[in-house]
Amino acid sequence: MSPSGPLADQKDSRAAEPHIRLDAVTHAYGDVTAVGPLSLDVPAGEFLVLVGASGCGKSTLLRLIAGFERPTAGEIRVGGASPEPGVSSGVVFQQPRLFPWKSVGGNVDLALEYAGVPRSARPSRREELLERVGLEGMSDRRIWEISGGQQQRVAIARALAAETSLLLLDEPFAALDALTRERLQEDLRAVSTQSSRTSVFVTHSADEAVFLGSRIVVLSRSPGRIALDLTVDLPRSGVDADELRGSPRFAALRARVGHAVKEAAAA
Ligand SMILES: Nc1ncnc2c1ncn2[C@@H]1O[C@H](COP(=O)(O)OP(=O)(O)OP(=O)(O)O)[C@@H](O)[C@H]1O
Repeated sequence: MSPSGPLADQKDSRAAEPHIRLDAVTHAYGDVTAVGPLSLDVPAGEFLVLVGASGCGKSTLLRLIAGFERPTAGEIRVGGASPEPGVSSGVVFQQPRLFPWKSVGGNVDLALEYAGVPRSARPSRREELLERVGLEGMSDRRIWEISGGQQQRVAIARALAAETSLLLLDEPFAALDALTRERLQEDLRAVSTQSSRTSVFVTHSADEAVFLGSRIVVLSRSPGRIALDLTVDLPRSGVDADELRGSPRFAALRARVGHAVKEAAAA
């Protein structure tokens, strides 16, 4: 028998709630308003990319969604509740922020331990995660023995280890060379397509936004507000990455986003 009355209404409203809901959110640092007012719903499973010029409030918005900061005004809900750092999302920063005295595997193990994965289940889960980010067989390597790109892969594996349904990434590939960056973009796109996770990714790059996003939000100059909200209608699986990047549709979207970023920065 299916529930009826108030219980059914409650269930329906929960099912209808997006994974992330920003309701008239503003954030100020003292006298400086960095973001808002801004309202945005992000449905579960979406790969949202936030793009905008330097200082428009992208990182602030991500920190608000992570729960590192509380909005000055308005409300943020993640999974129907106030965001809790380390609980409602996994976060990847521009710098990998690994524990240098631990091995690659040790870094992932720590995240698994923190996520409450039993000790006996950790080795197989660790190997699975390292394989997913292209680091199979590297568990025993020390952090200083691997490249910057590989360190960022470890950071992504750690964030995935948390098993949260939301992944937040703040310019994670910005410090990497172009080739490594493209490879990591391709791997992240594949990982996100295979899972049902919701992702929010911050970048300056229109190219990166179009390649990764299923939706792109361009922010205006500080205080950041929505200047463009675009659904990306490119295939997310069964397509060669180079072919995708070389397609006329990709070029058109990149030009549109690039133009919107420039306009928003000048407005
Ligand atoms: N801790 C802070 N204290 C005071 N002002 C801050 C703080 N963090 C950010 N700001 C200001 O808030 C505004 C938005 O900054 P934020 O870092 O969110 O932008 P961003 O778009 O991520 O920039 P970038 O692309 O350069 O990283 C800027 O004017 C910045 O100077």
